[in-house]
Amino acid sequence: MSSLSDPSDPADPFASTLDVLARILPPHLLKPHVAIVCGSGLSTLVASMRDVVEVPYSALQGFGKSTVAGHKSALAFGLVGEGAGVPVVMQLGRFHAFEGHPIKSVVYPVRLMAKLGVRNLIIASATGALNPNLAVGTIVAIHDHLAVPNMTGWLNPLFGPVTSPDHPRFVPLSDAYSPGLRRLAFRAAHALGLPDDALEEGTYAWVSGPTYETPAEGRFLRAAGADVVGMSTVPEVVAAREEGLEVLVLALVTNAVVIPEQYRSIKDEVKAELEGRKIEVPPEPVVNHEEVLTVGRLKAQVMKDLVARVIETIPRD
Ligand SMILES: O=P(O)(O)O[C@H]1O[C@H](CO)[C@@H](O)[C@H]1O
Ligand SMILES: Nc1nc2[nH]cnc2c(=O)[nH]1
Repeated sequence: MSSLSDPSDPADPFASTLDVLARILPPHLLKPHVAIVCGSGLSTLVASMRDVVEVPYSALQGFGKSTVAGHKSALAFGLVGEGAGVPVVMQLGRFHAFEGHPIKSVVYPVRLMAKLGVRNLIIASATGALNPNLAVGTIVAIHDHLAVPNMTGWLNPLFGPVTSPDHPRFVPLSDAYSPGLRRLAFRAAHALGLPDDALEEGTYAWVSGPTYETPAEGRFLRAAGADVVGMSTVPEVVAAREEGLEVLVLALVTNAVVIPEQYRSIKDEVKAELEGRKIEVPPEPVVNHEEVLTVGRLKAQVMKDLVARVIETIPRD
């Protein structure tokens, strides 16, 4: 089987997928109230649920395979919290456009969650910090985004014909990040006794990846007002807003994007060498995905606690 998802096959993949889920899931898990998309290294969030039923993507039409390390190819359904609990669905592995998934497939799980009746979406993502005040390990409640590929007009998941009368042609994004859910996140951080700088606010820059930023790109994104950068999240947010969902993005800072004040000058180094002097140049750190996953593992508990607390406090009508 190809690892690429193709929601255009068959004609209505939603109907087929909903049918499969209705056959597999017990009734109390079939109508989740909240959905979570788990980013790189963050599928451990599944441990915040009980009564868990995992459904592999291979059983679901329209789902491909998550090919990035730290992502699992399964949906998990379960309950969060005491008593009857809140029914939740988690996407344990997300799809990124850089894996070769068409952008419509990247957002297909979010649309499916909306069809299941979900009204609130929490997205947990791994990001690099552009803002020097954001230390590794900080969680950032995203309040805005900057879709860099969109500036050249590609990769918007809403390109194409309007496919549902419920979908507006033009989707506003000035209110994409729910103030109500962000408020719950900050209240949850307080209730959990987290230090003040454990949860901050900021703007997410979406780049296509899979390359990490060059110093010039990092400087450009920072100058444009972004605090963190990642290769996901924004397509899912855009589709979720089209579906009318309330969205909370918790971006974990897994590394700092290296933006040197000054470039190392090889010209000066050679000159110095020729003059018998030596210029000491400390090595610049280089980000790698292993480091991203490690920080995800280290912060698993606090992410779990925060997400669970938010879920428990979302009002239910
Ligand atoms: O956005 P998530 O999936 O959390 O992962 C982030 O981490 C990976 C790079 O290390 C990229 O996929 C980037 O988007
Ligand atoms: N683009 C991008 N994505 C990330 N995901 C985790 N860290 C990074 C980063 O530094 N850059």
